[in-house]
Amino acid sequence: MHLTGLEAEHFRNLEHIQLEPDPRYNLIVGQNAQGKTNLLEAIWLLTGCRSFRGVRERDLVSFDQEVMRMQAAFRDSRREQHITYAIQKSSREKKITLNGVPLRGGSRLFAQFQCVVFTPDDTMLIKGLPDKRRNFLDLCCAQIRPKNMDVLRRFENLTIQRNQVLRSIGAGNGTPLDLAIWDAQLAVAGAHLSHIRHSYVQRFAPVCARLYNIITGGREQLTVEYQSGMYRDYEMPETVTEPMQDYYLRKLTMSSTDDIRLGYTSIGASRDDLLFKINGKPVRDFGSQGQKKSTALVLKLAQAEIYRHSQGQSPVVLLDDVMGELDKSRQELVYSIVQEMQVFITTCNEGAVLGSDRGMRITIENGKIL
Ligand SMILES: Nc1ncnc2c1ncn2[C@@H]1O[C@H](COP(=O)(O)OP(=O)(O)OP(=O)(O)O)[C@@H](O)[C@H]1O
Repeated sequence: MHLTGLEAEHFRNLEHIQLEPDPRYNLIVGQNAQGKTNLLEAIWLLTGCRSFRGVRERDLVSFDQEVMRMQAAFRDSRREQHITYAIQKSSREKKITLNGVPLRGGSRLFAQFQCVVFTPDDTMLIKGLPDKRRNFLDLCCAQIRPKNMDVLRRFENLTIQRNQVLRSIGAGNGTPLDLAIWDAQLAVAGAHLSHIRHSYVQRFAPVCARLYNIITGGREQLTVEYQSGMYRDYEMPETVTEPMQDYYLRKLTMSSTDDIRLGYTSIGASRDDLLFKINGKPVRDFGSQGQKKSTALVLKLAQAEIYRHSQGQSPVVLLDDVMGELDKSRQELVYSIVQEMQVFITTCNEGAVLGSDRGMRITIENGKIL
């Protein structure tokens, strides 16, 4: 899939930009703080996800403006589609249309337009807390099957509700029997979510291993393991089974006394994590800065490759300020993976990016495309 056109008005410092990108290679050049990442962020928003910089939606509207508007066209394997997107600052209202039809939220966009973004902050996937890795894994799972997002939402809502019940029991406003109804539902959703994550990592781990092997010339082996918060010593079946759900329920029930004391659910899929090891040693604890960056890069490339294989079309790839930082072999690996994909690369230093003479060069200065 590729973006064929984008017009944005009052998106952060981008006062008014209009762009018909190259279907393959787009290099966005400019000095610091000119609006390069803002442009990538505008493209990312078309996936229906929240900003990859984690800001509130109204902060995407230019400081001195009330409304941000975007319209975009993209081509997938079947047809060209059109998106309009507007955010009103004071009312926090968001209006989205897809092919002229108003949408209630961004989830329909997510099923239509897909990006993979890689930024310098992605080393937090290695160094940061488990929730970063869970969010990444859930995004990957939902990209290849948007319905997986519904399983996650259900699991999250049930966890919030169970935690509320735990706290009221702890405060003397209920008995442990009140948990039964929540435990039964949470066990079903938790088993399903664990299975989805486990299945994704089974596909993901060998791709990561292969790519990491390429960039290190076979000198280092990367392994990726799914650490299930519930099923550590459990052989995961091919599909979600009743014994798997019963196992979840049993463990939840067993931890209820602890959970009431703590006021939250201490076991289950909300404790899942991913473990990355290089040559058998956890990257988080023993990896160098370079190894952490390379691992993060490989995770994103593997995400793009799996999406392409499972959907039969490529995501749009957004590389924010990372190419110039990579050595030649790593840049070449990136190009070999994204060669069939539309890519947007931002840089302050064009000379440090290999192949910067191809495709389209977009120069940004003070929020304007020159
Ligand atoms: N809501 C907003 N309204 C107006 N300007 C904004 C808003 N949010 C951010 N900015 C400004 O946008 C400018 C450009 O930001 P951006 O992150 O796109 O820079 P960049 O070109 O990627 O720079 P770098 O190379 O340093 O990463 C910054 O000066 C920032 O203050």
